[in-house]
Amino acid sequence: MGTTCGLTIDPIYRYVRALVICFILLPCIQLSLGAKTRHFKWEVEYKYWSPDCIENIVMAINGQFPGPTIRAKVGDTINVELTNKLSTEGVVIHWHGIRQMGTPWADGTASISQCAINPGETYNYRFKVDKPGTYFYHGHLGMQRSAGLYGSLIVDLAEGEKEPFYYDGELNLLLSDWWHKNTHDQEIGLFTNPFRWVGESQSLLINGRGQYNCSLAAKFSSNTSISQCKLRGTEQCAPKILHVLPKKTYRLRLASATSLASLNLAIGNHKMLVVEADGNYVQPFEVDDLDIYSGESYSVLLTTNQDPSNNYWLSIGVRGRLPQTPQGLTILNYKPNSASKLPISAPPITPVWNDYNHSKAFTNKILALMGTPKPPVNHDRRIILLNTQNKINGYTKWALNNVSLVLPPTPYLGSIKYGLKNAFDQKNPPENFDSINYDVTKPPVNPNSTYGNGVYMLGFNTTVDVILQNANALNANVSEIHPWHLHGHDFWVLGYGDGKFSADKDEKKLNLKNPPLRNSAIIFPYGWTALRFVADNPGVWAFHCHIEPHLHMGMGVVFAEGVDRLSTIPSEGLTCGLTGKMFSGQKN
Ligand SMILES: O=C1O[C@H]([C@@H](O)CO)C(O)=C1O
Repeated sequence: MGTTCGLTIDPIYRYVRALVICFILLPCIQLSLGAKTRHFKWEVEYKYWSPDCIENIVMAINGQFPGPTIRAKVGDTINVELTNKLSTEGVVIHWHGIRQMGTPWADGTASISQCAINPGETYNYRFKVDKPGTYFYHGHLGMQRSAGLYGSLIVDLAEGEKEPFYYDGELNLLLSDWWHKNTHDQEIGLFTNPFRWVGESQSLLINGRGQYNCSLAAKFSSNTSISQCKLRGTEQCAPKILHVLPKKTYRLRLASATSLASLNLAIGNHKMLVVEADGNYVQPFEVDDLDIYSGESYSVLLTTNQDPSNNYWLSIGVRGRLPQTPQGLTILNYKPNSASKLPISAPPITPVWNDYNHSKAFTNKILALMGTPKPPVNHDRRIILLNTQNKINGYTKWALNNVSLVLPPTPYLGSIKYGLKNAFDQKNPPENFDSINYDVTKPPVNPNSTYGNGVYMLGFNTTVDVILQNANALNANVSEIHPWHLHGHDFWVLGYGDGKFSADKDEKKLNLKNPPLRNSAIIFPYGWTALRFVADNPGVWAFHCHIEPHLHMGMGVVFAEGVDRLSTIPSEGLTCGLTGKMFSGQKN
């Protein structure tokens, strides 16, 4: 480094370079591509709200529940200045489905990509949206998604680009589940011995709206104890009516932010054409109803080709768990009919909760649209993750290969970058389980497992296979659906199967021809799911069950790749734990 007049050249040069990049080059590049930076100032706070006609508290953004919808174009930069207005807890927001290429510190995962934002503090999420599609955002700390911290994020094609399908209009549905018990109470129950499970939700919400003490469809029900809702339409719990014109095609954007529920969505008398899954185009296929698991998103095309003198139901109902929650409902209003005109028959019946053949038939229809990138033919590494429900010192947990994840106080992104070896377990977590002796059809013989926070260090640009292996839970004859979500990447879903995965017999069944690219995939009860991805995005990435209480109980792992390639990580997100000490000059 040289000096001029006693000043080092390097800082001056860097300062000038930064000015040139920020104020001249970046705006020029953005202008030439028509891309924009979209600025948002958000404040997160608790607010009284009646999502299902019963007053409760929700996590609101700028006073809204659900949070504001972000709409951007491919190539745009999103800049959310998030201020934590909660009095006593931290907060983060994860941009679900956005891969954060080059900005892993904006992924919004507490303890992984950043420190939780303290009360009163502001964090700048700045990232590019590089792929069109239907996404959403949500809290990623404790049970803040269950508390209502979520909203939609929609990325349109860049100017001049065309979708591979046509539609006249668009409707956006963000689905969620809602409990009357507050999330602090839920959370403490999960960490109590004896265990107190959160139970099934009281309501299902469509765009943050449901009806608990009445039903829009009571008059069609044989249950006389439930009354017909009398809503003016201005209530927080009044359904968001879907206004359409006859003989048109609409794109319904669906995303599930549920904390627990797997849902089935149907529209009375209408078929739907599935065209997008998790921000990737799929080979279009027609369905009467669609399963959507927590963390998934879809676009379906709906043609309003039914009797225009009627309105129709849109319903969501619980799948995969014995439902104790009434269907969520709203109305597809064929204009110019009045929106308050009820459909002439009962809402669609949700398929029986444990009809897994129905779910599998739907899931197996999801294949990549031609032109979607294909997976590498071979993998460099295969990690097999056995999903089990366990006990640790009497506490009920979930574990992967017998390790139940407890996140460390220092975000991995910082501790890996700066080589802070005391920040987390340096041992590689187990790559496999004893697949010869473990009977996935029975409760674990030895249910005890251990806490851990080790990281799967992935070779940069290597091809990684993950086989998710489901098993029996602690109680006999119980195996649950788990929807798994990967941060920082899309993966190819190579296949699903029943029983224990066997490389000999199942390998040849994997689909390398047109597997869908997604960021979420489920494991069916007693089954396995095979995924493949390329570890090409420098950062530290969570991979976990998207059922929020399950993640909180340890059902996740952490992947890291290419962290050494990141030249700088903004210190703004690393002011806690050992990185916090490091930045304040203390010894760790
Ligand atoms: O994690 C869970 O715990 C309960 C049950 O297994 C024990 O109460 C349940 O249904 C889960 O999904």
